[in-house]
Amino acid sequence: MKFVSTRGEAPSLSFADTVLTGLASDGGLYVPETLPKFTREEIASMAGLDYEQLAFRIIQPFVGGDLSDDELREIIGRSYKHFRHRAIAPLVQTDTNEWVLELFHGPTLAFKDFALQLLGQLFDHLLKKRGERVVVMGATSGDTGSAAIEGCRQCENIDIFILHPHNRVSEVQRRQMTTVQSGNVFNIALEGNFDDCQNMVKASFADQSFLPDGRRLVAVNSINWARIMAQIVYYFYAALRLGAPNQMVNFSVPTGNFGDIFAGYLARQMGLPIDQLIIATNANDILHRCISSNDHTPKPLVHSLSPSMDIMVSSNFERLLFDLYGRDGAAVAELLADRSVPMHLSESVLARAREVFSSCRIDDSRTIEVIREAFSSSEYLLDPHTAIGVEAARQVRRSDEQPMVCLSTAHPAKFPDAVAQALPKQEIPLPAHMQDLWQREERCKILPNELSQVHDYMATMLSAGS
Ligand SMILES: Cc1ncc(COP(=O)(O)O)c(C=O)c1O
Ligand SMILES: N[C@@H](CCOP(=O)(O)O)C(=O)O
Repeated sequence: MKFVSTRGEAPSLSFADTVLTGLASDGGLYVPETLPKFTREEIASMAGLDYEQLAFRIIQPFVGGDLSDDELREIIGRSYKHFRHRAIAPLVQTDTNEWVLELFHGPTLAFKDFALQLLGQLFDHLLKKRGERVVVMGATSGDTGSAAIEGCRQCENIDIFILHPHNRVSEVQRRQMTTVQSGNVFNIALEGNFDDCQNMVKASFADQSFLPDGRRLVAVNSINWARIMAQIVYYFYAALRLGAPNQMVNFSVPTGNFGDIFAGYLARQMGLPIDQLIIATNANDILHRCISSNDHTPKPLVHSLSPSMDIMVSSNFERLLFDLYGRDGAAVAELLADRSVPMHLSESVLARAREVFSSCRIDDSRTIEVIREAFSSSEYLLDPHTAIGVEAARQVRRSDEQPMVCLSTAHPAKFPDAVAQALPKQEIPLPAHMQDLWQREERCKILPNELSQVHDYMATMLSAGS
């Protein structure tokens, strides 16, 4: 299996090299040259597999010869060992033909654990084999950061730097990152928003000369292909439990960087019968505007009650565009050449996107009402991101007969202040392994939104440690 850039110019890479990189050298994102496809019979034969067995079946075709089957099985086994639910991704029915897929039973309580615990294991394995030490650099609006730190903190061959927007993540999210005391973990609170953090990470990949000792950067954000690959698995897992391949299944996905829902799109391209994928956004609604009215005008970021989705530049939309423009890298490069000019999709591309994707914007006040309503009707506690997905599904689902799965992307305990606005009297205890979170000591560097200052800090920390 080879991986190619969405901008068509960078050299193609093997699976291992794709995992151990970030942006392609032409500024694009890596995608498989050809997508593996499963027949109806092959999908039917996956029914009854447990999560790890299914993950092996879905991931193995991407890996090529870079890992043996035994190595891949071990890596998958280690990745999901610390999930707190035996099903790994349990489905909970919340209404007639409506389910919530709980993706928050991993160590850091968000769906990011599904890909980042696996990515940490892949890094560890591949870097030990190569005898190489790398620098992991990532941007987070709150959840990627802690999952990446958890996945990498024990990797001997990694130093990890995570940038989060200062005062723009929940206190639980911040403490999950800043209280990890491992010597290879560095947290930077950037005086900016998530897009500033993500821009800084992308600029750092483009010019890595600031790194000492010939070190190089590797990505943990969903620009890393392995992130998307791992997330395809739970679409298959949920759909199989609801009757696929004999039953069409639909998904509503709280969306920010477009990685999670793009994994659903790929599951569909690989043969899973999905009719509708709903892009559920908060007030940072650029993707909703794009799908509903071809309006891709960037607007200033709003600080919402679902902070992990406070994103205006959605990295993975580029991977969708590459597909919709017939895998024409030059067309994608032209479309994205000047991000300050609003992008305008051709009518035929938009029509093809709308065959699969619907979209919906839910604001903070409705998010609060949805959390309150769900709790009073069934005592089910939604986090604010999941509430957006549930409400979007109710507003724009095309079929009441087909099952609708709403991805529950985070545990409500990560956002106690937002949940308290809906349910002031409700206690939301942290899981046992996080009970002492408020007593742990924090370590974090606050830096201005200036690339050179971030680079100086990283170079100093790396030189001190080598
Ligand atoms: C809790 C939560 N929900 C939803 C999202 C959106 O996912 P994506 O960025 O893959 O669109 C994120 C972060 O990205 C998140 O942390
Ligand atoms: N919501 C994310 C933002 C980063 O997205 P990623 O999927 O590209 O890592 C977060 O919680 O950090």
